[in-house]
Amino acid sequence: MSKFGVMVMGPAGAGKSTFCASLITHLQLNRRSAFYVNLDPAAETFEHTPDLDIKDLISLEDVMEEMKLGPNGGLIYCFEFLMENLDWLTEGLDSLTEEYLIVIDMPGQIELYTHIPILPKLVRFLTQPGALNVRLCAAYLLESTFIIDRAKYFAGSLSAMSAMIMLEVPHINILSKMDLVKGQIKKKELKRFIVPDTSLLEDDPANPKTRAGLDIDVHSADPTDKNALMSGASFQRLNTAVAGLLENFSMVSFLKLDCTDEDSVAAILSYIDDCIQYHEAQEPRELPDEEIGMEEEE
Ligand SMILES: Nc1nc2c(ncn2[C@@H]2O[C@H](COP(=O)(O)OP(=O)(O)OP(=O)(O)O)[C@@H](O)[C@H]2O)c(=O)[nH]1
Ligand SMILES: [Mg+2]
Repeated sequence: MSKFGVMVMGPAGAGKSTFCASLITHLQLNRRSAFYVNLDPAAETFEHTPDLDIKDLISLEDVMEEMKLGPNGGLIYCFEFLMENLDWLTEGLDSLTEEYLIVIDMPGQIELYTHIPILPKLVRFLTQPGALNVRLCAAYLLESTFIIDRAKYFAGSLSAMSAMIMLEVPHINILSKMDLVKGQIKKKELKRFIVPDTSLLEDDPANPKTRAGLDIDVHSADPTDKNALMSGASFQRLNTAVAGLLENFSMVSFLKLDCTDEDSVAAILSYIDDCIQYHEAQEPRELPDEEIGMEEEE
């Protein structure tokens, strides 16, 4: 028997926990079972109480105090500890039936997704057939306000692609907080961000070349002047290379999410369901008597 889950990832403040909360509320309103797993040892407040919370296994505060680590080092320590105590996850998830959607809320430290091999190991453990056997979808959130700064948007898209390649599970990318850019960008323009369009850099208002017809020569710039280097041709070339990389792989495209709109949350859920083939695995459910009564009355 399979279990079903979604791992919600992305940089700090991208809206992961808010999305988890909206998703769980939506599942509950639609009489579906959700199981909320918090794997962020720094998370303090929750809209829905987690059914399984890494803080019950290890506390980031204790780790930082006892190991004399900062918040990022502390987080990595917590994840290494989790990997040594995977029984905790097995015990917490083992009894879940295939009706449940396991919603896993991840921390926002970007190094977790790009630098260290802990996450692929964790995903392999969760999905391993014959063990927990979770059919898992990764949902990578990027804040839609990033599209205002195109270099930031391409860097964010690259981190999404890096997570996709690293995790080897069905993956959806999401532009979150769409309500914040509503009315600020035309539909046609927005389309260019839904599937990253390299030409966005050519007509970027922040590009010094398009802005003032400048062509800063990086070699003649003062090497001690970081700003001159970063705003110059080298930064532009770096962004073009990143955009080219995204184009060559053609893996990244985004779904739009506005957590304040239930239809938007519903649309994302249907993508997740499709990715993990949730509905195909469900037994036909018998309706409770009171619901049959209601249907007959209608
Ligand atoms: N306007 C708007 N704000 C949102 C939305 N989703 C999240 N936010 C806000 O963005 C901020 C960060 O949201 P969180 O859900 O805590 O983000 P996170 O990715 O879990 O953050 P970390 O766990 O710290 O990495 C909060 O102030 C949220 O209220 C949204 O759809 N629209
Ligand atoms: Mg969070």
